[in-house]
Amino acid sequence: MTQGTAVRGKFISFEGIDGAGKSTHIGFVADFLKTAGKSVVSSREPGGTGVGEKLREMLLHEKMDLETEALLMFASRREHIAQVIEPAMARGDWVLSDRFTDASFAYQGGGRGLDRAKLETLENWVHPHLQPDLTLLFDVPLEVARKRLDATRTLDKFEQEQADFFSACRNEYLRRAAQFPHRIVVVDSTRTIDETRAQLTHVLEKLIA
Ligand SMILES: Nc1ncnc2c1ncn2[C@@H]1O[C@H](COP(=O)(O)OP(=O)(O)OP(=O)(O)O)[C@@H](O)[C@H]1O
Ligand SMILES: Cc1cn([C@H]2C[C@H](O)[C@@H](COP(=O)(O)O)O2)c(=O)[nH]c1=O
Repeated sequence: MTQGTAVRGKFISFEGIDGAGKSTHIGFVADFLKTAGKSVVSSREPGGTGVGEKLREMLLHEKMDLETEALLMFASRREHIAQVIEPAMARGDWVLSDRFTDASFAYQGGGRGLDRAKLETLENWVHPHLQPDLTLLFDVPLEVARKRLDATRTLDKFEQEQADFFSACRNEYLRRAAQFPHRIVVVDSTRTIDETRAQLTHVLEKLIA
């Protein structure tokens, strides 16, 4: 098929509180889709572009006003959509993004308390017509996520937040999953990695069918 007539690719986002296990499974999903004959682009937010990665560095390490934080998340997202997501989907590639707009609702909205209407305004400005075809929400209780995080890394600005912050993020993720059940699939990420892969395989088989 020529470039101009390629069937549009699909867009999958990966979400969950820090330490839920989502990044662990992106490679598995990419391999599954490649085996099914799809061309795959893996990326992340904030980040995914030159400008986005510079914004990520600031966002993950510098304290800033809450509205500045939300605006920079969406600035990174706009660049990501323009430079990576839209061109890839137009080529027929499948895009896997480690986080997208649900994270802004969960973290800046749920966690930090930014008015949801402001986030909706930004969403309507930055991507009025684009939504993931599928969002995999890796869900775990806070204590499980915290143990996984503590075992692995130096914590960034968000990861240093307290339990009530993550509880509010998780609640907002679950609220959105209930609001958009056609798009958001809740994955029980308390299970072993192999059991979690089995859940993913079930969802992906339906998506590629
Ligand atoms: N189902 C699982 N069972 C046990 N450990 C897991 C499971 N899934 C992931 N882990 C481990 O938990 C740690 C955190 O996983 P991962 O980096 O995928 O989390 P994350 O949700 O992407 O976190 P962040 O958003 O902070 O990057 C890793 O050491 C990973 O190996
Ligand atoms: C897209 C997005 C991300 N965040 C937060 C969530 C995480 O704590 C970090 C990204 O780190 P990860 O290890 O790559 O998951 O950024 C946010 O607060 N708002 C957003 O829109």
